[in-house]
Amino acid sequence: MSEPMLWSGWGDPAKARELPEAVRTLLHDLLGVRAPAEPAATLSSVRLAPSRLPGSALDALGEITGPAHVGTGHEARVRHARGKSTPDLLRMRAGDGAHAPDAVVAPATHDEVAEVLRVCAEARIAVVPFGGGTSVVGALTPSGDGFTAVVALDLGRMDRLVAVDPESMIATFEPGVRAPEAERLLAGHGLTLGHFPQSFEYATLGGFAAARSSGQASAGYGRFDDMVAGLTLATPAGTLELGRAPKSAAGPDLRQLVLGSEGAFGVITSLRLRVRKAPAEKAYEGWRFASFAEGSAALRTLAQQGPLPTVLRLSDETETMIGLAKPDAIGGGDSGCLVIAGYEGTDVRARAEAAGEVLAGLGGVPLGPEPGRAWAHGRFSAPYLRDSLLAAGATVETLETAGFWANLPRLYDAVRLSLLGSLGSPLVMCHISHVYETGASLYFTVVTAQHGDPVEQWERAKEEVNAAIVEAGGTISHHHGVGRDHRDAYAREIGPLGVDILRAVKDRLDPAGIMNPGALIA
Ligand SMILES: Cc1cc2nc3c(=O)[nH]c(=O)nc-3n(C[C@H](O)[C@H](O)[C@H](O)COP(=O)(O)OP(=O)(O)OC[C@H]3O[C@@H](n4cnc5c(N)ncnc54)[C@H](O)[C@@H]3O)c2cc1C
Repeated sequence: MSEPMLWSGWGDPAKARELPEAVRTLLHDLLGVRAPAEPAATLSSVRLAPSRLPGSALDALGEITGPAHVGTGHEARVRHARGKSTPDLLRMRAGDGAHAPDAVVAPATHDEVAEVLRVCAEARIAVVPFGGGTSVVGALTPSGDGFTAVVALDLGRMDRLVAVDPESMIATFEPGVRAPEAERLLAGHGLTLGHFPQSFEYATLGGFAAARSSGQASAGYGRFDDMVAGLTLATPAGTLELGRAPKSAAGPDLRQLVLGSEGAFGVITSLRLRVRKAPAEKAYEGWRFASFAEGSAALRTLAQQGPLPTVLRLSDETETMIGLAKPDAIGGGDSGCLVIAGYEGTDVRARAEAAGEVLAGLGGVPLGPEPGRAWAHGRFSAPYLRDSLLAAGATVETLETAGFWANLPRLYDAVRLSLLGSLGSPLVMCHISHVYETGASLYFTVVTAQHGDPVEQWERAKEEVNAAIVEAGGTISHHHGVGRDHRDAYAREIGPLGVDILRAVKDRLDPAGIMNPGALIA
């Protein structure tokens, strides 16, 4: 079990590192970044309002979970106050605990979850399901207005692998299992999920399903929503049990309503997940293309005609230059655009050779295994770098979208232009890391100097870039989800009738409106 996550930053506190002096000087000279005037807050100095949880509710919840599993203490509330977007971290670093829940409740079973929802609905207490707490779209900061109190429903005690069906290749998990633990438990059966998002170290299976996550090896293993064969949802109106066959023509697939519902309809208490054999071999390698356009065309060819690697990603010119694809080598990148192609499973060599022929035929220059090794080694390091950059006074944030191949260049330009226009002269980098036959995702990283209030500065830029994404025909999220930060843009994406459908579903499942109020829909 890993350490509790850094409360005001990302990940394992032991892995936090300071930015080298040379990089700080570079940031100052290139972007005008200056060290923050104020030191970051300490955990005990975070400002919280007194807990509003009524004594009667505290007792009732304690009776369900055991009193030890209902916490109103300072640390528990601070640790459940927000997710891990850059605005979240900036607010925590400033000691702003305004969105902290009034209490943290940790049930251990489906029945306990159902009971907690019943008590909360009766007492008009808002409930925010809390998995790993790694949301980057404001999905964990409800509006508590009009509610008696807000509780974070921490699913960390529901952390078991319940069953493995090797014949159907399905594993049944509780929702609070963190990704590394899921892989460890499956490895005992020679199996894997193959789901490796950059938040791998701390995110949970329930969170992946609730936010439609996609991992770095999605070309080979699929998105997380592709893996969900069945699930159980506890709602204030009762329990939904979904998924009894691999495919079905029995009406619309209600699993799809739960996937991406971000705790607004209920709590996922069980997941039946498609698993794969653990790979016998893994090999990652690098290729260089002259331009992002040429690299994109090569990825499209592999996605449409095969052979498709397990991991396939392309950095644009700026990201390649900065070396963010190889976080250990920041500042020392190559020119052109870097492709990382990874192969997992069997016949790795033969598959790499076959894909290599396609890449070489489309102008790719082979760089051998070293860039692949560097990427695999640093694949979970970039979020730690974000903390170092924030501490040095830079704002760094990521955002993502997806579109059809024919529209991808327009979408790429629209996002870049919006960010360059609203933030002065930021550094904007992009990569493609999820490919499909019909299109791909675009994932942007932005680094900028802070001017005035950095949260307001970013929120203004984000509003403009959200509008640019919608205008350019992209989706507001390929894998981060909607939360509160994307809610308005999502409403524009699906239109008023789409919002009404979601509202009708919520009204039926959650008549008191207690489930994660404000997430997904207003
Ligand atoms: C550094 C970093 C890197 C990231 N990289 C990726 C990436 O590569 N790919 C990717 O897809 N995402 C990524 N994310 C986003 C985030 O990790 C995902 O959205 C993830 O799915 C959230 O999982 P979680 O367990 O942390 O959920 P939380 O953040 O705890 O919750 C997310 C949402 O799901 C709801 N929820 C959680 N559990 C349940 C449940 N059991 N039932 C109902 N609702 C629930 C919450 O209420 C909330 O609305 C990254 C985030 C960070 C901070």
